[in-house]
Amino acid sequence: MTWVTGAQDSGFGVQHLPYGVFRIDGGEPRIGVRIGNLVLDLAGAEAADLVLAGGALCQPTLNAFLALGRPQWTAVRQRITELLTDPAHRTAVEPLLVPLDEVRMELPFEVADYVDFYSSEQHATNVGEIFRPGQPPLPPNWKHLPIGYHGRAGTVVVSGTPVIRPQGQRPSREGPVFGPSARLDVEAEVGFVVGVPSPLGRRVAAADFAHHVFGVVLLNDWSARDIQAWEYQPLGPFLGKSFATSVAAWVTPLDALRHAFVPAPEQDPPVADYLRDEPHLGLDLRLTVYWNGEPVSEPPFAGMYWTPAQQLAHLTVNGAALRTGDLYASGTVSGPRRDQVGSFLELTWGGAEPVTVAGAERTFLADGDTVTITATAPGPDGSVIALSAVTGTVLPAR
Ligand SMILES: O=C(O)/C=C/C(=O)CC(=O)CC(=O)O
Ligand SMILES: [Ca+2]
Ligand SMILES: [Mg+2]
Repeated sequence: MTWVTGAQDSGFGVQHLPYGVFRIDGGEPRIGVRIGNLVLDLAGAEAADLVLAGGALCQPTLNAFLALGRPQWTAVRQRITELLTDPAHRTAVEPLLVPLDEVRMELPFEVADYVDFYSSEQHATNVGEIFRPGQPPLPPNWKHLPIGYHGRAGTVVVSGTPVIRPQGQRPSREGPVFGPSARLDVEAEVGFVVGVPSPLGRRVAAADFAHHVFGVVLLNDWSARDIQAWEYQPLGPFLGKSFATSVAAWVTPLDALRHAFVPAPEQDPPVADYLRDEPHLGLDLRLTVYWNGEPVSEPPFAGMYWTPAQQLAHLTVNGAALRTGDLYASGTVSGPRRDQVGSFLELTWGGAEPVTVAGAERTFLADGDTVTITATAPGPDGSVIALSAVTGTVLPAR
């Protein structure tokens, strides 16, 4: 139990303790940990020797801390827990707590490489039916490997950053036309943040997932469906997705999600040896997608066909190195029901079946629309962890 008033049942109690980077009044970026609606200034705490991380907490991003590895991640987390639960530390720690509404959040880590997977069977099936009618919805490789593509690390932005409607080529009956995307969409996903790197030429086993991966962020892979549909064959997503990818400001450590691991769906046909993970576990994260404040969908992450450990093993099976700050996303999270899909492409079935949002009939995103993705996860002793939300508002094309 923390001595911080109001924190315990907020989803941001001591069971959670996500890390982020904040600024006060345009000052230097500082690493902090969230407790309730407060930020514990970890740069201040390390400077005061209240927590020891070899200076890694006095950096402008989380990268140096991410590189330390699991024993240090766990030690720092234990120390922060002690500081926030033992009343003996209250006098020293209280001056380092800053109200959330007095800070501006920054991108928490410098993104090295960014990969996006395609691991929800329901999503892949839906998109296959919408984009490629008359063909088998799942490609023949889908159940043999977690399909993915390399995205654009430099356009990953922190939650709250406005998203400018992209321009590009889109198809029409008279041939391609250039202009603002008319089918701007979202993809509700979960991102995995790599801390410990791996050398070039050596693959990472699925069993080493928790050695390399520090934690998770909610992620929105904004997608211009018209640009995507015209450009993607045969090399995959390119400009239809590279204009912006939003991530939550607070990274939830895997250590906070120990109670959220659940058996993942059984895989048939059996997977290649390097993709076998035992135990085969997914995460029981329950997402909610809000469109202009209205909940429109509740995607269940536990149903993802490929697990994050399998994705990591696949990502490196060719000897590709991992770098601190690598980010890989799950792929759009969609469940079997229409009110469980992670994109508006699916929610409105390619725009053919509009939905009513705040009294208006809608298909894709209009300028001024805001989309927010939240999630909860089971914590210890019946507690609930609230993953930090990822939100963004669409601005008109420039
Ligand atoms: O089926 C397709 O052609 C493309 C699907 C996607 O939009 C790719 C993607 O971002 C993967 C995902 O989020 O699941
Ligand atoms: Ca995606
Ligand atoms: Mg994107």
